[in-house]
Amino acid sequence: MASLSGDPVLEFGDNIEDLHNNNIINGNTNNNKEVIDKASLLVRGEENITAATSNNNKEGGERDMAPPATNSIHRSGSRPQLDLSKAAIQGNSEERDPTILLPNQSDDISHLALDIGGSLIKLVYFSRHEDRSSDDKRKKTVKERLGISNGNRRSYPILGGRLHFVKFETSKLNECLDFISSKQLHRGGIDSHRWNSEAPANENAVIKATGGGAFKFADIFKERLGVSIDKEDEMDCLVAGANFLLKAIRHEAFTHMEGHKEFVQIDPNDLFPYLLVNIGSGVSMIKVDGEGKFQRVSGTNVGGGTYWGLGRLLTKCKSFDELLELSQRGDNRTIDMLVGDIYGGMDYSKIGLSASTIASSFGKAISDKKELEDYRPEDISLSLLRMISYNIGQISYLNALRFGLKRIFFGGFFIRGHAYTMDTISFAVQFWSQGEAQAMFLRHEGFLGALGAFMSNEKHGLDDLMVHQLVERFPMGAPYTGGKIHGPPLGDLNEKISWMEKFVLKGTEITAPVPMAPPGTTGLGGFEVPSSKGCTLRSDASALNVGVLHLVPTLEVFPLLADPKMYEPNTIDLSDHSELEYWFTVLSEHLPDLVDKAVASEGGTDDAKRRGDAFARAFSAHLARLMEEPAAYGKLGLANLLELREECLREFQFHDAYRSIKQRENEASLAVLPDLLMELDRMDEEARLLTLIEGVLAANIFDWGSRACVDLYHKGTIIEIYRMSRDKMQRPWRVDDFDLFKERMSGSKGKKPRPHKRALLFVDNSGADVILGMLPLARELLRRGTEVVLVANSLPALNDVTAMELPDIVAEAAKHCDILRRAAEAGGLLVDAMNNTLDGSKENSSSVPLMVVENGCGSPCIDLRQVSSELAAAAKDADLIILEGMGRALHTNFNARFKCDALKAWIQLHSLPLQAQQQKPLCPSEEAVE
Ligand SMILES: CC(C)(COP(=O)(O)O)[C@@H](O)C(=O)NCCC(=O)O
Ligand SMILES: [Mn+2]
Repeated sequence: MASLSGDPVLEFGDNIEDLHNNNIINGNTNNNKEVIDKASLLVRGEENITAATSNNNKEGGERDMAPPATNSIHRSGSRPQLDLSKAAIQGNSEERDPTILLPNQSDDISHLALDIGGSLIKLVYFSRHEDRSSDDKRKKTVKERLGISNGNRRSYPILGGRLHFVKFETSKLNECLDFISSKQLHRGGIDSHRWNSEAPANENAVIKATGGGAFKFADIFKERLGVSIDKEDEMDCLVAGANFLLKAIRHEAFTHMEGHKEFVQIDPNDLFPYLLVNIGSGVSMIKVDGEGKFQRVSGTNVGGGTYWGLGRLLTKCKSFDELLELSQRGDNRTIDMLVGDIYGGMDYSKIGLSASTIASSFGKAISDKKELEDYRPEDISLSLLRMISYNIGQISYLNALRFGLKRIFFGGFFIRGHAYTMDTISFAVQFWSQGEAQAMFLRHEGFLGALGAFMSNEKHGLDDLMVHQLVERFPMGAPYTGGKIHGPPLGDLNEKISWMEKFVLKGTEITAPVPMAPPGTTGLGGFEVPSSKGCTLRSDASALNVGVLHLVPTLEVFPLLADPKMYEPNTIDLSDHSELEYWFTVLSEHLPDLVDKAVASEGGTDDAKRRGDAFARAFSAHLARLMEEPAAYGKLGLANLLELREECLREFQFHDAYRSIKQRENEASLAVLPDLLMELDRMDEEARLLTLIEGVLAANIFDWGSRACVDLYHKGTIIEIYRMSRDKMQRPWRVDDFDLFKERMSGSKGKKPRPHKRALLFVDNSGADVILGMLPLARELLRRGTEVVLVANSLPALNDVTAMELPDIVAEAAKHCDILRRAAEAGGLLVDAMNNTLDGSKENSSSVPLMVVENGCGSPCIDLRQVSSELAAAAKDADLIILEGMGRALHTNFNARFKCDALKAWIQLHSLPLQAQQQKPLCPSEEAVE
């Protein structure tokens, strides 16, 4: 349970330090504290910089607005190069995913490419998005109002899609062929679109492929699938794949030192030159100078094949992975001759060699009177792994030095996300370069060739994709996705659930969709002192850490970010283990209630219960996986974690778990809106502005994602809680920039009010939050001649209101308010939503418009690097941004700087410990605990 009390702060500027000290941000520290509500209002604007910095701003001038971003955030008109001429919708065009006939599209559009290596077949394939936008009237209106043309945006649903990464053991070629065949990938795919699926097999169909197997197995592909293999040069493919990944995926590269993984953001405009080291059976070192510009400058025959070949002979291991697995329990000091062995346990410090440095790999074997059987296979494996990894690291560095290259990227399936291998290579590069050069690894390390082969098809359509148009997701259970193969491909959700249930029946833990990349390193002894010992390293071939890449051509960088390159959407650092633990607990504790809501939202049927179960299992597996290895899915932020939960719900077809709750709260709030508007209208301007902001803060309390808020729901009706909350909102708030806001809005001595031209209101929750908090504020802005754009989620997330739902809500509200009605009409919101207006008057073109746009996401948070094109278009003329709620204003964007005025408002409640709750029952009239 939580109580309500204002904890006011009036501050204009950078208060992050202060907030941390007061435990607003670090939720983990105040779990057992007294209940404190945190209402915060933060204003930033161009004119307010001085005032802001003169307060307690540690970073001083840092708050100065950066100049408008001039870097090349542009979009290209060339999406997947489909031949759309004479395209026609087949059947009913109002249908959700109408079949589109592309009569002039040749069949060889790239859907699939392969890299068939000696031990693994890597497969990259493309499937299309479903587009559900055609039945959304709001979208059409908004496009007209904001002048968004279809010119360079997608006009056919097939232009978005997903890129999948799958691998098979080459020895199981048949499984791979079955997979391709079952998904019809060789014919254009049947997964998520119907175009072309009925077409007869094309005699001339070709698949792009690289790797030796492209030659070796060409006949089998022709025989089994009726397709020809178009062979692509391996080096070309590797380079094209690496260039694509490094340019298009935000945190593709990472360093790995002493068990610690750190993602590196590469500036796509400053990528070249670099050294690409591909470690397959042998090793190639390629100097890359640009797109298609590269030279193989060196290589070594001591590579993955050497490790596996020698390892097999020496240990009798049956597979590469088994050999790697062994190494983690090894101690190479039993075999390797260390400097200390030669110098009587001493360092050879004169030349900088410590006693633990390997002087000679396998060197001890010469002096020992031991036979092979006398050595532990574990030790042999580790010694071999170190020998080869150091050697590769050293030769790579020498080549980098030769050509003056600072960056070295390592790829190829030898690495396999294996922590120890990466650490060893990193160490060698660090050691020999004396810290001048840095080894980096790639998350899609094994797929460079396959991706390159995919891109070798003229019609791949990936050329101009930019970082902000790609979203990586991690669906559960696709046993082929990104990793280890567990069985036949899953046809549908039902099969996926059964697959998951089987794991439970067997008592096997589901290890999440993307297999393990171990956190620590392992092994004893070493070139230098080992960084950690014998932990439970999983070194199976599945340590790939890749999800499904969603290509969303309509996503754009929010144009009002002051400095998009410096923008970091995460306020909280989840690499701090205690933070991660806190959030893990919050999300785990919330899970049963969420499942109940989700199942109820689907009618509580047996099917819904089964899906609810599967969702809980899946999400728990994700959480467990991330607790074990926070970087398993790439750089982890709180926004990702909260979105993962929503995506996981959608994966199990829970499209709106809070549907009925939202509806109930909307109705209750709409019922009291007229009274509230009358109350506001009776006030003078100053009192009204304050009451409006208090109302925004108070109404933001209705947050089903927070336990403290949910506890509150037992304490009264929505309206009672809202009123109680507002009554407790006396200033100053925890962060309180109200005066600055008021000055801008209403002017002050000698200063005239300067109404904004257009305000973007990022709304949060349904019910009181949007209806009693944000709508009245919107109305006030409209009254002052400011255009208002309500920015809402594209997809549901908790009880957040969506852009689809807003027009009806606005229409209902407009029945009681002329200002809203006229503005909504002017904004095209009331197309056919309302008939019973107050005076029945028709469109008043002189009114400033009220519009609704979707934000492009389905999460309680928002990453402003990837927003909808609607929002980007609406932002062009905006000079005020209002971000509301913890998800958008605190967890993300607390530190965001904008080119225009910005106001951030949220309220945060904290739970009382259970005991205190029982001792201090609170009813709305009671005093706050504070
Ligand atoms: C999920 C949320 C970010 C949603 O908050 P909102 O954006 O609606 O204000 C928030 O409810 C949250 O941070 N919840 C977990 C912590 C808690 O229980 O307070
Ligand atoms: Mn919310």
